[in-house]
Amino acid sequence: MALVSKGLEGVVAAETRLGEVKGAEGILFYCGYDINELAGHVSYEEVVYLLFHQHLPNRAELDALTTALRAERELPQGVIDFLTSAPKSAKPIDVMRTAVSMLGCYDTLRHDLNMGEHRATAIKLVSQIGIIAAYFHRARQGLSLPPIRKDLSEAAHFLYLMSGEVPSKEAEQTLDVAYVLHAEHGFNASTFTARVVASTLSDMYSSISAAIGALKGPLHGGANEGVIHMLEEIGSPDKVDSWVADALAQKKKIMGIGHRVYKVLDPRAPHLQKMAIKLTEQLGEPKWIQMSERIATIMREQKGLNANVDFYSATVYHSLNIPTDLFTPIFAISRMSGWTAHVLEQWSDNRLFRPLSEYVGKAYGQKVVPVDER
Ligand SMILES: CC(=O)SCCNC(=O)CCNC(=O)[C@H](O)C(C)(C)COP(=O)(O)OP(=O)(O)OC[C@H]1O[C@@H](n2cnc3c(N)ncnc32)[C@H](O)[C@@H]1OP(=O)(O)O
Ligand SMILES: O=C([O-])CC(=O)C(=O)O
Repeated sequence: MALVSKGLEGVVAAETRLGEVKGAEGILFYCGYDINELAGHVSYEEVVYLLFHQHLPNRAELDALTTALRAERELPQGVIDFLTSAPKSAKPIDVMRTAVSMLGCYDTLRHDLNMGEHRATAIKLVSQIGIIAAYFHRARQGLSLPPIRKDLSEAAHFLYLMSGEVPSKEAEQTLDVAYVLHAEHGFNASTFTARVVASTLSDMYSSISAAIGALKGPLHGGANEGVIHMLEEIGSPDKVDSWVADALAQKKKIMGIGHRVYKVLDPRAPHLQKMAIKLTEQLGEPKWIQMSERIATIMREQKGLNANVDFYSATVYHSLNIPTDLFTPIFAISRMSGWTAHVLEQWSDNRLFRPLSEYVGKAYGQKVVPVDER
C-alpha cells in the first residue's frame, strides 16, 4: 500500500522563487525579504513588483508598474453591467470569482501568449480585482459607481471606490500593510489550485477564478469573516471562556486559529494585532481586541495552537468600517499578486500536476448484473 499524505501534508509539490513559509521558526519571506522587513517599509505596489520580477523596484521601475496598474483601472462595460445586475444578496467573493471568469471572455483568450503578455494579464487582474469588489459593494446598496481615479494607490483607490470618499492617510496605510502581509504564502490551498489549473496550460483567468473559489472556504481565507461572526456571537469579553469551552467540547474549529505549516505564531499576526489594538483604541471599542486576546490565550494554553493571519485582520477591517463580507475579498485583492506570480512561475517551467490516489474501493473484478436483476 502506498503511503498517503492526507491533505498533502509535508509534500513538496514544486520549487518556487517567490516565497517561503518556515513553519517551525515562524518566518515568512518573499523573494528573500523577511515579512518584518517588508511590512511598513514598502508599499503593496513594491511587493507586486517584487513578486513579478524577484527584486525590489528602483524608482523608475516602480513608477512604470504604478502607471501600468492605474492604466488598467477601467472595467469592460459588460463586467460593470454584471456587477450592477448581480443579485444584491450575492456574496462579494462569489461575484469576484464570476467577474474574473467574465474578464477572460473579454480578453482575446489566445493560448499562444508570450510571457510579457501573460504578465500584462497579471497586472490587469491585480488592478481590476479591487475595483470589481468595490463596485459590486456600491451597486448592491443602490449607490452610484465613483469614477476611476488615477492618482490614488491601490489601497486608497479601493477604499475610495467603496465609500465614495478619499480615505485618510492612516486608513490607506493600514490597508496597504494588510495587502503587503497577505500577498504571498507559498503553496497554500488557493495558490496551489491556481498552479494546478495553470499546469494544464489553461489560461490565467481560469486559474484565478479557481483560486478565488479555493480561498473563500472557511478553512482558508474565509476564516477572517468567521472570526467576526464568532466575536459577534460571543458578544462580550466575560463570555469568551464559556463560549470557547463549549465550542471545543463540540469539536468546533475556532476561526483564525491554527495553521498547517506554522507550529508557532504566524509572523503576520503581530503586525495585524498591533494595528487592531491601535484602531480599536481610537474607536473606543476595545472589546473586540479584548475578546480576541482572550481567545488566543485560551487556544495557546489549552491546545498549543496560535493565531493565524485571519485572526486579527478581521478586527482591523471591522475597525476600518469595512463590511464583514468584504474581508475575504480583501484577502483575494492582495493575494492576486501572489497567485498571478505563481501562475507565471508555473508557466516558466511547466509540468502537468498529476498525482496518484490510493484506491480503497470495492475489489477489482466486479461483474455487471443486468439492471432489472440488481
Ligand atoms: C489564510 C489561511 O488560510 S490561515 C488558516 C485559516 N483557517 C482557519 O483559521 C480555520 C481554523 N483552523 C483550522 O481549521 C486548521 O487549523 C487549519 C485548517 C488551518 C489547519 O488544519 P490542519 O493542518 O489540517 O490541522 P487539523 O485540522 O488536522 O487539526 C489538527 C488538530 O488541531 C485541532 N485544531 C486545529 N485548528 C483548530 C482550531 N482552529 N480550533 C480548534 N481545534 C483546532 C484539530 O481539531 C485537530 O485536533 P485533533 O488532532 O484532536 O483531532
Ligand atoms: O499557507 C496557508 O496554508 C494558508 C495561509 O496562511 C495563507 O494562504 O496565507
